[in-house]
Amino acid sequence: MNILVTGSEGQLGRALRRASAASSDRYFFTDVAGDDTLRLDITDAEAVEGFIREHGIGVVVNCAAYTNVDRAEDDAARAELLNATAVGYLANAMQKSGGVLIHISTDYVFGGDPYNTPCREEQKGTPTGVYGVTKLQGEEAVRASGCRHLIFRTAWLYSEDGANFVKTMLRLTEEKEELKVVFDQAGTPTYAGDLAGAIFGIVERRLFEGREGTYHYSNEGVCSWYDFTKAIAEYAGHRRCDIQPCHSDEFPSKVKRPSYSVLDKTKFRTTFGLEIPYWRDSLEKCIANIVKKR
Ligand SMILES: NC(=O)C1=CN([C@@H]2O[C@H](COP(=O)(O)OP(=O)(O)OC[C@H]3O[C@@H](n4cnc5c(N)ncnc54)[C@H](OP(=O)(O)O)[C@@H]3O)[C@@H](O)[C@H]2O)C=CC1
Ligand SMILES: Cc1cn([C@H]2C[C@H](O)[C@@H](COP(=O)(O)OP(=O)(O)O[C@H]3O[C@@H](C)C(=O)[C@@H](O)[C@H]3O)O2)c(=O)[nH]c1=O
Repeated sequence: MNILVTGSEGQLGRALRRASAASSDRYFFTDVAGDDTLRLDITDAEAVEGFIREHGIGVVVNCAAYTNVDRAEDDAARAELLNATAVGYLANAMQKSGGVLIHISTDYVFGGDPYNTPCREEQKGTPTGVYGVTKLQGEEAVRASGCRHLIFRTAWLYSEDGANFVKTMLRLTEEKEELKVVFDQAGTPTYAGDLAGAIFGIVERRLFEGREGTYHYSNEGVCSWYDFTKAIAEYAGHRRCDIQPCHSDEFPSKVKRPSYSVLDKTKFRTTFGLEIPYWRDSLEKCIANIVKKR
């Protein structure tokens, strides 16, 4: 089968490259830039439809997105184009071809309501900012198209590649003597390698057949960004930095982030029967890889 990965230069796209290296399926890795990467701009509806038709694509994994949460507040049109309108282009093209669209969404579709139990798939979306709003619109475009699809909502993604919270905190806890990190926003960090492994397994074993719908996938466990930072410093051996918990209003930003966006993964576990690693175990593995590369 021919498989198209969009946004393949990003964290999840790169992790999928590694996970699928030995597959007997044919993968096409695309993005708007990058060496060893085919060019495909998902905001170009004709190009998207042409690529899917010409290459006989059976599955699309959409890893392309506008992921800068703060910048999206001042760049709403671009965020909407990439996270919603272009997702509709992919979905309509797959509806025409009869293939399957695997689309990635986020825990930030939640957060506007005060709750403290893990979010279920069917729970109403209550996004608090442009990024979350446009990601929710993207999900709706997929469902409205009538294409065969799986939507995976994930959270707090990090990896060895690109810019992410783990890389930022590795640098800050090394450079700074003191750091304040919010403790009133809880969620679950997710190693992109684990999510890529899960998606690859589902594609490789055709587990998507008869299992369309929306699923939550993050690593196991719950923490705040403060706890996450403490664990990052611990695994990196950065003992000098004094990491203190703070409230969100002490770390001002353009957008209010969810205070509780833990994802309930029961549906994923029971449907696919795949193991999900604990967040601390995956974090330790990722930091060891980053340190090895230096
Ligand atoms: N990062 C996170 O913490 C989380 C991410 N997610 C979701 O997971 C998915 C993957 O995220 P992640 O890997 O971190 O994202 P990244 O931002 O790392 O990667 C996205 C990729 O898409 C590319 N891209 C931008 N515009 C286009 C376009 N017009 N056509 C094709 N590709 C384009 C980007 O290029 P460039 O860099 O040049 O813009 C980048 O290479 C996204 O759907 C995201 O919303 C969900 C929860 C958490
Ligand atoms: C750097 C830093 C951040 N923070 C806070 C700010 C924020 O509330 C929290 C996380 O910071 P970030 O800006 O890295 O996280 P953010 O970009 O909001 O991360 C989100 O990205 C999108 C793409 C998603 O889909 C989400 O699941 C989530 O991963 O940590 C501190 O408290 N102290 C610090 O020194």
